[in-house]
Amino acid sequence: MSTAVSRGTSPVPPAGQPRLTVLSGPSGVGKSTVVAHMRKAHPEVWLSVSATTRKPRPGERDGVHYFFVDDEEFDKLVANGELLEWAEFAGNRYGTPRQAVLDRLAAGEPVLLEIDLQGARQVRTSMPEALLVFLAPPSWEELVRRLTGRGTESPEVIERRLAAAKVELAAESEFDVTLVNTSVEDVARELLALLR
Ligand SMILES: Nc1ncnc2c1ncn2[C@@H]1O[C@H](COP(=O)(O)OP(=O)(O)OP(=O)(O)O)[C@@H](O)[C@H]1O
Ligand SMILES: Nc1nc2c(ncn2[C@@H]2O[C@H](COP(=O)(O)O)[C@@H](O)[C@H]2O)c(=O)[nH]1
Repeated sequence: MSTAVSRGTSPVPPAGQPRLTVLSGPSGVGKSTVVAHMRKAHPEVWLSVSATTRKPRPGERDGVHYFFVDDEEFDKLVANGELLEWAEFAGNRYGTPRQAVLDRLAAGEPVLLEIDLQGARQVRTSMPEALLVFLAPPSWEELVRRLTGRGTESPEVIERRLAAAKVELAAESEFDVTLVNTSVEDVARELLALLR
């Protein structure tokens, strides 16, 4: 059964231009899990690798999960206009390298960004043809369970992320489509259909 809710007419890229899709949603809702599941079956789907000042979690690799940079390097990326969008989230900075995205789109390939609400709003302004997809949890309790159960953040950081989650959940109506992450398989299939 479909979990998708569409709002109005979704933006359409100019003729011949591939689609830029933004996936957002509260921390712990399952964005990375859904995208990883989709890319396992469809490795051709290109996901932008963000730069971040956050420290790597166990198993995260530089250049694969993120480009891990220090504050000074991030400042330079911002000053040189190398980021398509960037935001501070729960005490760290995150940004999308601009050139790689533009190169992919110029090559006629769809682009997927997995970014927070602030970044999604910036993309909406700079690239209004982008499709904004919101990944929602089945319930608040389940979101807390997932974020806590992941076991990657301290209780203090979890509190910060949950505070941000309240703001993000309140902004759901700004997105073109909502997918409720009850089933990773269902959402991955629906997201793939939206990308194409
Ligand atoms: N549909 C689902 N049912 C149950 N658990 C799920 C589901 N989707 C994801 N999870 C679990 O929820 C936890 C958080 O998922 P994930 O790390 O993908 O979230 P995220 O939205 O990418 O978070 P962040 O924004 O903090 O990076 C993980 O432990 C993952 O296994
Ligand atoms: N605005 C941006 N947000 C980003 C980017 N890359 C990731 N994110 C979002 O940050 C939070 C936290 O991520 P985590 O890996 O520390 O759990 C999450 O909502 C990501 O989607 C980015 O380039 N720009």
